[in-house]
Amino acid sequence: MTAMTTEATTPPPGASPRPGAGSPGDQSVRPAPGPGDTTPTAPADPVWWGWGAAAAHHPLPGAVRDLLGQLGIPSRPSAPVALADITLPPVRLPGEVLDELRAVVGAGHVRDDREARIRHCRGRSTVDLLRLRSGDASDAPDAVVAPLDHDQVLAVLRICSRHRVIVVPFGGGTSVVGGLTPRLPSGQAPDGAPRWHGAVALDLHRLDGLLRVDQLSGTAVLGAGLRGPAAEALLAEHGLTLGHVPQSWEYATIGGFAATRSSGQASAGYGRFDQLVTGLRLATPVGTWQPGRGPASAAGPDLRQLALGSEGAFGVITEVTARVRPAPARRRYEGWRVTDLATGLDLLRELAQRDLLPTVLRLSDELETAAGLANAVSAGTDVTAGADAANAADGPAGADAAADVTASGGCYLVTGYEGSEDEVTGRAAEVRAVLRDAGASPLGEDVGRDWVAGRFHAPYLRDALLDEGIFAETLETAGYWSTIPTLYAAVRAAVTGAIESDGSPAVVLCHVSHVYPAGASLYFTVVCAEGPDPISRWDRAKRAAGDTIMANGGTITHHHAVGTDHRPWMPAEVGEVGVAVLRAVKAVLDPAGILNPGVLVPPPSE
Ligand SMILES: Cc1cc2nc3c(=O)[nH]c(=O)nc-3n(C[C@H](O)[C@H](O)[C@H](O)COP(=O)(O)OP(=O)(O)OC[C@H]3O[C@@H](n4cnc5c(N)ncnc54)[C@H](O)[C@@H]3O)c2cc1C
Repeated sequence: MTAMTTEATTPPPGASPRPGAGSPGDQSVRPAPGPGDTTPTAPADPVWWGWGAAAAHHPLPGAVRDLLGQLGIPSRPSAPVALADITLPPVRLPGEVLDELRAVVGAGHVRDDREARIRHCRGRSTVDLLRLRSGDASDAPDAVVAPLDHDQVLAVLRICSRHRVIVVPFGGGTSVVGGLTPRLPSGQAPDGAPRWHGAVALDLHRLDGLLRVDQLSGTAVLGAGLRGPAAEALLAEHGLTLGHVPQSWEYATIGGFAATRSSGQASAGYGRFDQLVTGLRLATPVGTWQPGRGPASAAGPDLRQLALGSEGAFGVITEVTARVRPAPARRRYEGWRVTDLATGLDLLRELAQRDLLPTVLRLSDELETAAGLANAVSAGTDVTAGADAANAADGPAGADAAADVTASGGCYLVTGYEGSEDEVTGRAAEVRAVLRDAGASPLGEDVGRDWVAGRFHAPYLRDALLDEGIFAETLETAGYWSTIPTLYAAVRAAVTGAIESDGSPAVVLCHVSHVYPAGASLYFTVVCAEGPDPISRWDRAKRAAGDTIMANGGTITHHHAVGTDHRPWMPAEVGEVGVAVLRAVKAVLDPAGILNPGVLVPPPSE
């Protein structure tokens, strides 16, 4: 396996030394290796202003800055403010509530200090980061409460229901849809008392055990607070893997994967996270709820589906029972070139419909490929990797091949195979035959290895771009194969038009990385200059994208979830009856309305 590449340890220009960067424990200089690369190791806590440990940050490569400059996207130094300069609202929680919470979880596990509140303020969308970097922590919780187990979560929910305190379940904090930014209803309750007495972030990191392994059934019960690397490390001790590797894997948690219906880079082989879950345990304000009993059931509607994707609005997931598989003995990843996006989409559809999917399957559109980002942002690598690889001694074949695909046009495709030696060899032979028949040209295993080596780099690159005043964000959808070409063209045009309406150019790239017999997801990366008001500009682009997605048969989200950002489209997504069902479920499970209000479920006024 190729070593992880390109993580320089020098802070970005204009941002050194980082004010308040990282915690004293920051030691990691590289993103964690993926499962199977080596024994997965947990990365250090991320910096409060971005992604990853402080030491893993690097300046924007000059080649990328130059390329963006040529495209009309200029750079300008833009460092985050110092931690001490962040504006925080005063703590609203009454002392008696803090005392009751301390009595349940222990005094050391209720924090209302600046750093704890700032670290639990919002998620990790680019807008979230821009707000924090500019010193705006107006959405910070009043306190951070870290329960040890399910019973403590139940007790915290009882206290918060009684005192009208908002509870925001907090896993890895990697939400990109405003899932950690509840909307607190204003005004007074019918009895004249204030509706809310503040909000707490319920940090679930202490629910971190591998609780049971059933080797015979191929299932494991995992604590909701386990981050991706820790979960894989515990399963590896039993020779097992979940195979769930989203790009946020280093920091996102088991509970977060379930609460958002996450989909990982190897979804073609292992399935989406919701397909892996056989059961859940939730603490709700009205008691314990445990949907999922046995591998399959005809006992009415599948209530697991109400817990999966519930985004902390229906209850707190404390345990997840998930399908696990033997850790693969062999992994192989390859690069291919196809002539154009239409050909690539036909290929993906054929593989999915003939049940010939590899474990990993990703197709970049022409622009993503041509921009030289095919082996970078789109594939979860950063441009640093691509730029460095062009000169590096450890990756010449991959770099040459990537240069080859860029020079000759077309679209870049990654296939990956994981399993036993026989499974990998057999499936690779079947898939290669289909690819060759469709005229795809092989680029070799080095290109695949480069993809693996860089698949967690994109969020580090985003920080480097933000340090240079360059905005980068993603959005995603999914549609049936019959709608994908129109959906793709319409969303690209809508986002580009919305951003460029103020005269500033945008680069909009796309790839497909989750495929099904009936359709596929589309994942767009948008890069533009920050300009004077990047948040309003992105709001405009996001609104245009959402409306266009709904008008062209797409779903408002394939795997990022609803949060507060996508909530305006929920009536169009699930219909008025669907919204009423969601409201009814919330009213039963959370009668006081303390759980993450405004996330997922549109309030009656909308
Ligand atoms: C750089 C980057 C890359 C990403 N790549 C991917 C990707 O490849 N695939 C993908 O699917 N997503 C991706 N995401 C989105 C995000 O990582 C996922 O939604 C992830 O599942 C969130 O997990 P988390 O533990 O960080 O949850 P959080 O962000 O902490 O929470 C997300 C939502 O779930 C709720 N929640 C969290 N834990 C629980 C719990 N135990 N019980 C109840 N509710 C809970 C929260 O209240 C919130 O509403 C990415 C995000 C970033 C920033």
